[in-house]
Amino acid sequence: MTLANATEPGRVATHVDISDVVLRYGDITAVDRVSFEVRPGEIMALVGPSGCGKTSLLKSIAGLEPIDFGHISFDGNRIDAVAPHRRNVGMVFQNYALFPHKRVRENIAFGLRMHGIADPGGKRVADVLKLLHIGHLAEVWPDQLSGGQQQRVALARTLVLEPKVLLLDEPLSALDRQLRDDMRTELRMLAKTVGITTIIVTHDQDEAMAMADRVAVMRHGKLEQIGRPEDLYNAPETAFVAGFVGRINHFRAVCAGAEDEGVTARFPSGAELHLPFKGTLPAKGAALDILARSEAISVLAEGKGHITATVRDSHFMGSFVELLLDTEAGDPTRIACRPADDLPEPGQSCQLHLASPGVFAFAA
Ligand SMILES: Nc1ncnc2c1ncn2[C@@H]1O[C@H](COP(=O)(O)OP(=O)(O)OP(=O)(O)O)[C@@H](O)[C@H]1O
Repeated sequence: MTLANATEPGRVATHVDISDVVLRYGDITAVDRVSFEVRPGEIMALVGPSGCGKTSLLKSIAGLEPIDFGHISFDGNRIDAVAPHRRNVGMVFQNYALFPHKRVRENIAFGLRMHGIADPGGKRVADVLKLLHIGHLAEVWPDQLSGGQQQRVALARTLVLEPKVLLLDEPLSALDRQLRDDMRTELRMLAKTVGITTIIVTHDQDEAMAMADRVAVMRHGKLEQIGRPEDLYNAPETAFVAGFVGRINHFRAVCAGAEDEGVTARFPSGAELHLPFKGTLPAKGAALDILARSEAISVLAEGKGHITATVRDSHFMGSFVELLLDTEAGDPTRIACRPADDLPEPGQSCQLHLASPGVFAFAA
C-alpha cells in the first residue's frame, strides 16, 4: 500500500488476529482472554465502560504494553514479541501531541526521517497533505491550527509512514459536538480510501456505530459480544450489550413459562408476552429483565397493553416527542413517539404495548 495509489484496487490490507490475549498490571487483569479477528481493511471499534480494558488492548497491539498470555498476529505472523517500532503500526491518541516548534510539513516529515525513510522531492508528505486536505496548512505552526486541523495533521503524521494497521484511541474526544459528527464520517471515508485495517477505541456508542464495520463490546477486561452494529442492536446476547449499544428501556416481569428457546414474561398487570431467550431457560416464577427499544413500544391512550404507565413529562423534539413515563414495571422510561394529537399529556395514564423485534428477555 502507498498513499499515492491509495484508491487503486488490489492493494492488500493486513489481517489482525488477537488470540486469547491476557494483559495484567500487577494484580489487575486489564485484558482477560480476549480473542477476535479484524479482517483486512475492516474498521473495528472497541467500546465499553471506563476501565474495561480498551486502551490496554490497543496498547498491546501497538507494543506499548507487553501481553502476559496469548498471541497477536498480522497476516499470520506473530508480532507480540516484536519491538513496537518494528510492528509498523500507526497510533493516534486523543491528545494529538504535535511538535509545537515544527511547522505542519516538518511535523509530518519528522517521522519519515526518524525511520530513515527517504522522501525524494517531499512527494510522500505532499501526497498525505493532499489526502487529508491540509495542503494549505503545510507551513503553519501547530498552535495556529483548530482542533479538527490538529486531528488531521496527527493522522497525516501517522499515515505518511504507511502503517499496516491504524490504531485510534478516542480520536475525536477533544473536538466539539458538530466537528466530531463531521470528522467521524471523514475518518471512516479516509480509512476506507486508504484501505487500512483500523481499530478505534471509543466510549461513544454513536461514534462506534457510525464509524465501524463491526463493534467489539468489552466489559471487565472480557469480550462481551462482537458484531455489526445492527447485529448488536437487534440481537444483543446480554442485557449489558442491549443497554450499551443504543438506548433501551428496562421493565420487570416474572417467568410464567419457558419452552422452545423462549419464555413467557408476565408483567405486574398480568399481561403476558412470549419472547426468545438465550441460554439456560429460567424456572417458572424467576425474575426477568425485559429490555425494550423505544420503537418496539406503542403508547395506547386507552385499551389493554402490557404495562400501565403515567406520563411524568413530555418534550417536543422536532421529529419526535419524548415521553418520560413512570411505570409499575420498571425504572422511569423515556420513549420517543411520533408526534400525534392523541398522545397522553403529563399526569395522564396510558398503556404500553410491547412488540418484537426490539424486546429482549434476560434472567434478572
Ligand atoms: N499503567 C497501568 N498501571 C496499572 N493499572 C493500569 C494501567 N493502565 C490501566 N490500568 C488499569 O487497567 C484497567 C483497564 O484500563 P484501560 O485504560 O485499558 O481501560 P479503558 O477501557 O481504556 O478505560 P477508559 O475508557 O477510562 O480509558 C483499569 O482497571 C485501569 O485502572
